[in-house]
Amino acid sequence: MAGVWRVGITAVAGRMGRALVQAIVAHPELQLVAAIGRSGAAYLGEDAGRLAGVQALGLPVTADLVGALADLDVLIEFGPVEAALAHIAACVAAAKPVVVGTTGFSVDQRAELENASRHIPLVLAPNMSVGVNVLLAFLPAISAVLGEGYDVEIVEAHHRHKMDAPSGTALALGRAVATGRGQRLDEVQCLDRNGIPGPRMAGSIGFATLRGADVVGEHTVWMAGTGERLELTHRASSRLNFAEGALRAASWLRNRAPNLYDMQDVLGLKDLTALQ
Ligand SMILES: NC(=O)C1=CN([C@@H]2O[C@H](COP(=O)(O)OP(=O)(O)OC[C@H]3O[C@@H](n4cnc5c(N)ncnc54)[C@H](OP(=O)(O)O)[C@@H]3O)[C@@H](O)[C@H]2O)C=CC1
Ligand SMILES: O=C(O)C1=N[C@H](C(=O)O)C[C@H](O)C1
Repeated sequence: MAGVWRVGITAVAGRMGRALVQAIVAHPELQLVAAIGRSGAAYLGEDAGRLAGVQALGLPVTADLVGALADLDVLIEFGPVEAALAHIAACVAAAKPVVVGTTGFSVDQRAELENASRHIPLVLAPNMSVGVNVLLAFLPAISAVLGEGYDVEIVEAHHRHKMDAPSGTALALGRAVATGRGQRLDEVQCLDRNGIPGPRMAGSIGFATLRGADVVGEHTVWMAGTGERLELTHRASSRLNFAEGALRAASWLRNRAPNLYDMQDVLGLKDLTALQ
């Protein structure tokens, strides 16, 4: 059995950062060795466990990512886009693997991540839950069978603080539908309906965004055919399922070669989809 795998968490005071600290204390094979917060934040120096609402861990929150990287095996990143890109560049410089859960990257920023993954193993997934990834695995096959005659709309709901829209998961679901139909999402997506948009464009994939209060994250793929409608819904009721997925990805990265991986790789779902 390999030894303990030393993990660092950035954006540790955030909703996901705190969920990750809560989750990691229950994993004997993972050890939290670095809790990294925003430079200048009032909570720097506080105990990472106490900040997350669990037992004291004797680990003060630091802003020194470069110093922390020297002493860890894998970094978990759920910071805002610009901060995440800087943190990933630091991982490349330190030759450390990284799990990235941040959403909202532009096409160019995604290319930066692809470039980073030529140097380090990198798991990138807009949603770390098992349920969403099972849906992503089967959606291309379902969409291929239904075909473009079924109108697809993707509805997502999140808490009022969420920065990006549509969610990274909604876009990934849209991409899975487009893949199954032999389309490119950027050519068929409808992100906005306003004024008099006219009849629905055949074969398009629509997105609708809801924001409110403390909703953790809900996604429905709504597939309307003549005389019937299929709705595939995932509801997250706690961030701990995302945190558990990120920890699973962090463990899975042990001894991997540099590459861009996703949760389908981590969960072995690519083998499963090959059987379809
Ligand atoms: N892949 C997945 O499964 C999931 C992905 N996400 C994604 O994770 C990301 C974070 O979500 P969430 O935790 O809700 O966000 P929060 O807003 O709760 O947390 C963001 C954290 O980033 C910190 N931060 C802000 N600016 C900087 C900076 N310049 N440098 C370093 N740290 C900074 C903030 O620090 P401070 O507290 O000091 O302001 C805060 O702690 C989003 O992109 C979200 O979409 C979320 C859930 C699941
Ligand atoms: O910001 C969030 O909270 C979430 N973001 C992810 C996304 O954009 O898809 C995943 C999850 O739904 C929660």
